[in-house]
Amino acid sequence: MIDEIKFYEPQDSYGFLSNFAPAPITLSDVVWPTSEHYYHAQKFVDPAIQQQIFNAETPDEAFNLSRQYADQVKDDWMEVREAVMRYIVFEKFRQNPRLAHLLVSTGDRVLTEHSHKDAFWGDGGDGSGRNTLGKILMEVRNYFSNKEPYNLVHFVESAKLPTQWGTFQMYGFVEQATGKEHLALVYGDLDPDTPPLIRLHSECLTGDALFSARCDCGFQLSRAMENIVNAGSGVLFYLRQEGRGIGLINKIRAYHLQDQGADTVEANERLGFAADMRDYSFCRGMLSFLNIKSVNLMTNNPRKVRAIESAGIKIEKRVPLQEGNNPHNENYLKTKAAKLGHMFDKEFIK
Ligand SMILES: Nc1nc(O)c(N)c(N[C@@H]2O[C@H](COP(=O)(O)O)[C@@H](O)[C@H]2O)n1
Ligand SMILES: [Zn+2]
Repeated sequence: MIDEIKFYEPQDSYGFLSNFAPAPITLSDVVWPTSEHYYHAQKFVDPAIQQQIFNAETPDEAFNLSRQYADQVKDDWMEVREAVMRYIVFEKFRQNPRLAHLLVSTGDRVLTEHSHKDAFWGDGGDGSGRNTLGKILMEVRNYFSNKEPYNLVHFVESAKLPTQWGTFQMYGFVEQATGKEHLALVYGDLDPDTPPLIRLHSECLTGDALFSARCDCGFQLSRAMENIVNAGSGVLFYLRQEGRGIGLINKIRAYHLQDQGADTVEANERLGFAADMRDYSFCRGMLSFLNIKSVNLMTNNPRKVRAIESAGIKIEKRVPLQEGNNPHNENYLKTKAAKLGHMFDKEFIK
């Protein structure tokens, strides 16, 4: 049996594939509300008809107008219509990164416009149609599937996450290169033109879930979530990079060496690892999915600042996150400052 996605109504599942789905597309400083509006306007030479279709309140109205003026459709329309459709469908996804990510997330499933009204663009309702729109969508998917940032992570699903601070929307991603599962916890509405308050939080099972006082992770996690809720919106990225990228069991080995006197950097190195093995490049995929172009970044870690900048994201402001200093992590925090360049105030690590 073929693995197929059938789409039709924009409000149904996979409705984003439909040309009737809202997806602003800017061409020559003009914003078309849907690919359907653009497609129908191109049938005509008369600028007044084009303008009327552009102004249509809904894609259905744009469609009906094109039928109303059927006798004025340009002579070569049947020869060029497929190229016009290919162009506007490509632009729809290029200009709406979230939609491009969702398209890539359909994997290699067959995409079929299940339309009983149309046997050229759709499947004709009984599967006998040409499904030309589905084929174009699969060509466009093929293009984005091989292109960064769309090939860095694969979005799977989202759900509510109520917490003691407020209810976040939790987005689940799979990192393509490693298969690791990462989260973005989004609070409030993100405005693409306003930098959100964000944190890239690397997994620390012992600190985040087991209340360890050996490090500052759990304390930073709570404060970051609280700060995001107080700011009204923002994102906590929960990255599955346990133990600065060496994994939980190796982190326990490193802790064992630290119990015998090594500092956090020496312990990693004695185990044959670099001081910090984390690679943040996949974060660009999650940031692009959320349409984030600039941020206020909660961190003390200069490597995270560089990681965000090298993802092409502007850091409007770095927000220090100095939390949880205690007798058990005094040396750890001092080593982070001295050897890993963490930016702490003097009073925080005295
Ligand atoms: N390898 C290793 N050795 C230690 O001594 C540690 N405390 C950790 N902790 C891990 O570091 C990450 C958090 O560091 P940042 O605050 O983001 O710089 C997190 O993955 C912890 O599990 N690792
Ligand atoms: Zn920790």
